[in-house]
Amino acid sequence: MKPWSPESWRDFPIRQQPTYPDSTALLTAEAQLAKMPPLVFAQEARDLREQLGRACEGKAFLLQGGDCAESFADFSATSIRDTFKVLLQMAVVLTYSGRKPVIKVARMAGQFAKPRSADTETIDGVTLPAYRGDIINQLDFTESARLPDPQRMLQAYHQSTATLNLVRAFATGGLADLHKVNQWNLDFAEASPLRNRYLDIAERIQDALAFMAVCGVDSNNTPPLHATHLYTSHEALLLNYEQALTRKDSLTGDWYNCSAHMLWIGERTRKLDEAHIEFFRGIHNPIGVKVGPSMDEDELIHLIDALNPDNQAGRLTLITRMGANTLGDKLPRLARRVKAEGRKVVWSSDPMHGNTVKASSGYKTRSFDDILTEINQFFAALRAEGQEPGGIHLEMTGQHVTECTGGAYKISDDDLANCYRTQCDPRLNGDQVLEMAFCIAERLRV
Ligand SMILES: O=C[C@H](O)[C@H](O)COP(=O)(O)O
Ligand SMILES: C=C(OP(=O)(O)O)C(=O)O
Ligand SMILES: [Mn+2]
Repeated sequence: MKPWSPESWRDFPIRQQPTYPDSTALLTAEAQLAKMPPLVFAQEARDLREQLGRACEGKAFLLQGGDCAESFADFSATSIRDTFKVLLQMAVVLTYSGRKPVIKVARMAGQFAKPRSADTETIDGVTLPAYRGDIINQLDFTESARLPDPQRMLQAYHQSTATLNLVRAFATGGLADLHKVNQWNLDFAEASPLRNRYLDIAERIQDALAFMAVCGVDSNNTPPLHATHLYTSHEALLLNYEQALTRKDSLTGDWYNCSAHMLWIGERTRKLDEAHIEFFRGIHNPIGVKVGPSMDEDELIHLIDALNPDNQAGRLTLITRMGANTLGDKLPRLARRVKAEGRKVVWSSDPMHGNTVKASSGYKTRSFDDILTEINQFFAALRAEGQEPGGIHLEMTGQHVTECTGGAYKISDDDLANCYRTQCDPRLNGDQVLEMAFCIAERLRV
């Protein structure tokens, strides 16, 4: 095997990349990015890896979520705040019910590049290149909008720095105070059509906080009650961008991709001996890889060997995304083999990408029930195989969009047009995703 370097991926076949029309403009953008400060510090990535190591052993639980695709047009403090708030609300419910720390990782501050099922899109007889995320081209259906522009990598970088700056301020500046977060949960439960089902947990958390306060443990003297950590993550698809932000850590001499704390490889780009595996093997961040229904046991073990040869706990998260009808058949065999070979992984469930359907109204959607069914099967399959269900990975937003059907508010196919805002895949909205957290909480309480 040839030595690794941040650019060694360029010698391998690669999928799902744009063809930039102007190679000089691409080189200029890459050079500009390479001079920019890192977004995260390597020690933060090591801390996350350590926490994920605990999730491997069932002593912590990973909550990862955010937009399918972040957007330049929808960039606002309000949308960042709403997603941040709902992630925290979910984490409180899951922590209380699971009796273990919840590691919060946002799909945020870099989740811009999209792999697509087809390279082109045809509307009314006109065929144009597919939209590949705001870091690459624009969603508008015109020839010039769909042309890849390398300067968009710089815009994505600057939006990511501003996003991360606000997230860090929210995390430590008082917005994450546990008393406040649970008050939001009480408000949510009070208003929900399924009030009785959710109020119970929220009230019990309130009681626990009140009891701790009487014992002298409160936000003023207990930092973990007042502040939190929210890590960032995205699919490291566009390797020109990822390479430019990959830096050597001055403390350890190891390479880290400093565009986010955690990065993952998508289902469409995880082939052994291809560019994404080459790039990922050399970075020391905690990483994930999507595991779809076509994965077999041997391929999975080879993938683990390539990505985590030292079998380090917390380095590798396997994110299953198989579909509610398929996971029950496929996951048990994979889990059995991973266990038999003694591989340390975090098993996390992405119940979104295997459950995408086209609604009668034409919108891409997913049903709340299918999503929940896949999560339930994930827990059942892993527990039956003596493996830990270590986390969940959701496409979600704190805003009141209508992109997924179902949930307590019974969003129907006909409702989707009311507020369908996603740039790519349908997200659970603030109410649906919190409801999902209460349902998972019931599952965590074994
Ligand atoms: O987010 C995941 C993929 O990019 C997305 O599901 C692809 O969507 P498509 O099938 O519409 O290309
Ligand atoms: C592209 C994604 O998923 P997958 O690679 O599993 O299709 C995603 O998480 O947005
Ligand atoms: Mn998606």
